[in-house]
Amino acid sequence: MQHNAPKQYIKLAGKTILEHTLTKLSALAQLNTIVVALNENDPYFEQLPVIDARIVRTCGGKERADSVLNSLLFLAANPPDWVLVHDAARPLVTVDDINTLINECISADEGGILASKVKDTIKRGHIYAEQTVPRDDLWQALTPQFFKYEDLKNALQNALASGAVITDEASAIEWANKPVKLIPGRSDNIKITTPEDLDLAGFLLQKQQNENAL
Ligand SMILES: Nc1ccn([C@@H]2O[C@H](COP(=O)(O)OP(=O)(O)OP(=O)(O)O)[C@@H](O)[C@H]2O)c(=O)n1
Ligand SMILES: C[C@](O)(CO)[C@H](O)COP(=O)(O)O
Repeated sequence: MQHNAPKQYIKLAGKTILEHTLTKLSALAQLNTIVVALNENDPYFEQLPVIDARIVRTCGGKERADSVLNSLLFLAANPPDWVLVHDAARPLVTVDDINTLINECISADEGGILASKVKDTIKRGHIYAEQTVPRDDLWQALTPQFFKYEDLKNALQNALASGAVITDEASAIEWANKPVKLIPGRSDNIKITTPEDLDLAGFLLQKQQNENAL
């Protein structure tokens, strides 16, 4: 992000990205605990205003999957039935989408993820386009991703131990041959990854705040 602080602490629409994301999660009354995986030397988090008494910090890991597994193990003494995993870098998620994900998965008794249908033509290649990938059944995986605690903990532990490349919770669940429901979600639930994402995210966050203030 070419920024002087980790991207989750970049301020947009008056708050850090992490505060925006935690504010969305704090609107979910059904969450018992909100675990934030942080770098063990993170000096920024303690300076943030308290958003919710349910928020606790734990140490993240080298990769995203390591952070998620650390967070699951943090809860092992009093495990929940279900766990919702969300990217700090996706502050634009709507509470409505999260509630739809939770309700659909609990009704079906199956885990699932928010996802948005691919809208562009997809090319496979490096310097030149080598293939146009049929996109009728292609989805972009978003977050949150929602699974039964034991299913996700076991799948992550086993998949990581086997050396599988795990970039989202669903890929560990798929590795374990368990179902992943695709729940259509808003395509503006973007992951802030590159500098050009900041202007769009800042505009959309301000728009959300203006609408919520009405
Ligand atoms: N070691 C890591 C890396 C990522 N994440 C989580 O995964 C989300 C999505 O990953 P990404 O945005 O790619 O995080 P980084 O890899 O740290 O960022 P970048 O790709 O911009 O370097 C992050 O917002 C963060 O919540 C994590 O918990 N632990
Ligand atoms: C979890 C995720 O946001 C789903 O698209 C994505 O896999 C995160 O990838 P990253 O490389 O950790 O940003």
